[in-house]
Amino acid sequence: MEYVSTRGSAPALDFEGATLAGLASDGGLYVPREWPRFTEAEIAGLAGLPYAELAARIMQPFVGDSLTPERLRELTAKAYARFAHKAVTPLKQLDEQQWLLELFHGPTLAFKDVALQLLGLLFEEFLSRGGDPLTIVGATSGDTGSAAIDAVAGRARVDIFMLHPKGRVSDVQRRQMTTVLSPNVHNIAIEGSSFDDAQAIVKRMFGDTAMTGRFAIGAVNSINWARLMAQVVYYFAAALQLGAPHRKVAFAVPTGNFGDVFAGYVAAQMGLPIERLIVATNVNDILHRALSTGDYSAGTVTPTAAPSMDIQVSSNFERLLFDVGGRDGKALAAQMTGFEATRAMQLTNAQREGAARLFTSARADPDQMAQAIRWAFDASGELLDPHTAIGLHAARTAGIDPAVPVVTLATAHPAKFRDAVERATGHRPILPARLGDLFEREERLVDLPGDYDAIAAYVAAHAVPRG
Ligand SMILES: Cc1ncc(COP(=O)(O)O)c(C=O)c1O
Ligand SMILES: N[C@@H](CCOP(=O)(O)O)C(=O)O
Repeated sequence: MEYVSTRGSAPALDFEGATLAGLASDGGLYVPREWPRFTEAEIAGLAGLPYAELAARIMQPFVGDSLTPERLRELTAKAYARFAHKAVTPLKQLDEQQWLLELFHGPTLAFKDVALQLLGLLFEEFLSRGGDPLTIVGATSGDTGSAAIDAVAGRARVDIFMLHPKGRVSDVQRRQMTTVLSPNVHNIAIEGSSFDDAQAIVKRMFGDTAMTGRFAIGAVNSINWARLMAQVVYYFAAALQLGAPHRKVAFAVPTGNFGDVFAGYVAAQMGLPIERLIVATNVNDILHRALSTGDYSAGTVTPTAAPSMDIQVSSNFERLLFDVGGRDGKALAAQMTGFEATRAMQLTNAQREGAARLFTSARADPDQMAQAIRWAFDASGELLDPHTAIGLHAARTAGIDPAVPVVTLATAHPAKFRDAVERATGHRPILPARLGDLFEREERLVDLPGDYDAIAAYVAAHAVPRG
């Protein structure tokens, strides 16, 4: 399988190359040159497989020659052995139509573990073949950081520098990152910033030849194709349980950087019969505005009780615009450069119409989010985290045919956001036993100003150079 950049001028790479590169050298994102497609009979044949086996089967066409099928199976078995539920991503019914896909049974209690546990192993595998030590630079609004740190802490030939907006992640999220004391883990709190600022710094570093010349910069954010590839699997897992390929399923996805829901789009391109993908945002609603009116313009970020979705510049939207807009890298590069200069752009007709074929969108304000938490608790006794609740609000208001099951992706454990959940329901979710002493653990982090040069200098002073 070959990977091409959404901006058309970076060299095409194989899976190993795209995984280690993260962002393409022209500033674009890597996507497969074409979508692998399963027949209806092949999809039917996947029903009932254990999750790790299903994952290997779905991902093999994307991995190509970079791993043998046997090796990929070993890696998926190892990645998903650390999940606290045997089904890895269990499905729960809320009422006749509404379902929850619980993606938070991994080590750090968020859906990010599903991809990052595998990505940590892929880095280890590819780095063991030689090449330069990897300097991962990542941005987080709370969940990617802890999942990525858990996945690479203590591994050889890799350092991780994780940037988070100071004071804008929950206390559980911060401690999950800062209490990991391995020498290869470097937590940076950026003063006076949002996730968008942190993400912009990360992307700039990939284009800074002074840095890329000295260090092999790598990505753990969903700009890295391997993240999305691993997330495609749970769309298949859920739909197969609900009757696919003989029955269509809709998915509601709490959305920030558009990675999780783009994985659903990929599943649909591979042949999974998906009725609709419902993009759910909080009041930071650039994606809802873009999909409903074509206006992709970034305002300032409003902090909310769903901090991991407090995002205005949504990296993976570029992958969708590329695919539905006719895969014209040069034209998209011009469109994205314009957006980077002005923070505003209009979708073309082709992009709007292409997206509308599969996507619907909705926005939840804080009251609607709290109501959804209460509804789920009253309907089924489930405590939802605020992100999942935003997805559920969208699922219940999207007007999906009552005969079609709607699956909301439950992206985080409620205990990560226990204050918000307690405010909505009066019940305080409890941290699972393995994290019970989180508040007694020592923290280590540095505070830096939201200034590219200061952060690049810090990375340069602590990373292992090429060679
Ligand atoms: C709990 C939670 N829900 C939803 C999202 C949004 O996912 P994405 O950025 O892939 O759209 C995130 C962060 O990415 C998250 O941490
Ligand atoms: N919600 C994320 C931010 C988006 O990051 P990505 O790694 O999915 O691109 C977070 O919690 O860090």
